[in-house]
Amino acid sequence: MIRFEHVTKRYADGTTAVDDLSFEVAEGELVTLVGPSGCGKTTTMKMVNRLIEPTSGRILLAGEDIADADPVQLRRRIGYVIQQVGLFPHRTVLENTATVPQLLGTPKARARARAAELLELVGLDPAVHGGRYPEQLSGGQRQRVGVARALAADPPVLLMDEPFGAVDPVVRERLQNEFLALQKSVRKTILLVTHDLEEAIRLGDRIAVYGSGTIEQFAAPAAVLGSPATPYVASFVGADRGLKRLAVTRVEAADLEPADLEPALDPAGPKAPSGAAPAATVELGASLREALAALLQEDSGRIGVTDPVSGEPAGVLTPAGVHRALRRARAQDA
Ligand SMILES: Nc1ncnc2c1ncn2[C@@H]1O[C@H](COP(=O)(O)OP(=O)(O)OP(=O)(O)O)[C@@H](O)[C@H]1O
Repeated sequence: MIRFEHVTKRYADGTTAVDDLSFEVAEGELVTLVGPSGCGKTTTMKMVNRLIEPTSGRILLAGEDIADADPVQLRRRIGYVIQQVGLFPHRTVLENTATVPQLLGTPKARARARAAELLELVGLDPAVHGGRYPEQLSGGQRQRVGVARALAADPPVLLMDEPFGAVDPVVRERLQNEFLALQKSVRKTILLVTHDLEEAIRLGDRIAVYGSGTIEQFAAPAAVLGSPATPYVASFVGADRGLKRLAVTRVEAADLEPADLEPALDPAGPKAPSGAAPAATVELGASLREALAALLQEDSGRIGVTDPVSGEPAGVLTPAGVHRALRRARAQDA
């Protein structure tokens, strides 16, 4: 969907911000660009909507060289979310969200109805927040409006530059989770810039780890953590990558013990107050981090795992199961 072919950007003062970059983002894929300040992430992103023109190389969007596209037409196909959301201060939240579709000719009533739907989708109540002005919102709420506004024109591609940067870590994690759930339903092709490795890991289908103007590794989060391609990537992901790995490894059925083993041994049956059936549960597919957090709260050393589709118990997870999952993840990376 987005393809970089040997793209270089040299600024007028001679700074090479991006050096011979080639990579591809598939349709519906979310790729995070992560790396230290000044490594060329924002330059990469702004070349996609032609806020910055490459010095050499080319960028294709859905197979078309964007150099041949009219920049205004191009930007209509590409939503853009930035950290300092850039809402119009004298327009209400609803008006802000409906602005782009209205500019594109959608009748006012329809644009507003759609804006209200989108506000709801990003977790804001249009009846409560729609009539407010940006200054009457918290930082996290403003960022949600920024995401809703970018989605309003229904562009196939979204560029997001530190979209959750301006909020505290707790709100940030909530926004990230909501955004992931949203992405599952809207399936946009997304390039997201962050300097925060945890964010890159949590959100990215794949991560591009930047060195200085070049990509040192372009791979799924588990592969970046499990098999760093270069010493630079290894030091960037850090010594605690074992812990970070928990966030990207999922609980699978093969990691579980049968759910009915212990209750069957318990003469009082599964409903006995003996605590045989674990109180805490997670769903199959939950991250190991979530599972481990639940496990640490359980004196019994086991938690229940349910099937998210049927809601039925799928089995029981113990510390041995966590080890099994980690071994499996390591084997898959090898
Ligand atoms: N207009 C410009 N003229 C000259 N150099 C620039 C210009 N814009 C950016 N640079 C330089 O290009 C390099 C890459 O900048 P870029 O903004 O792409 O980095 P970044 O990875 O997004 O950084 P940050 O995380 O701090 O936003 C930096 O060395 C920066 O100083």
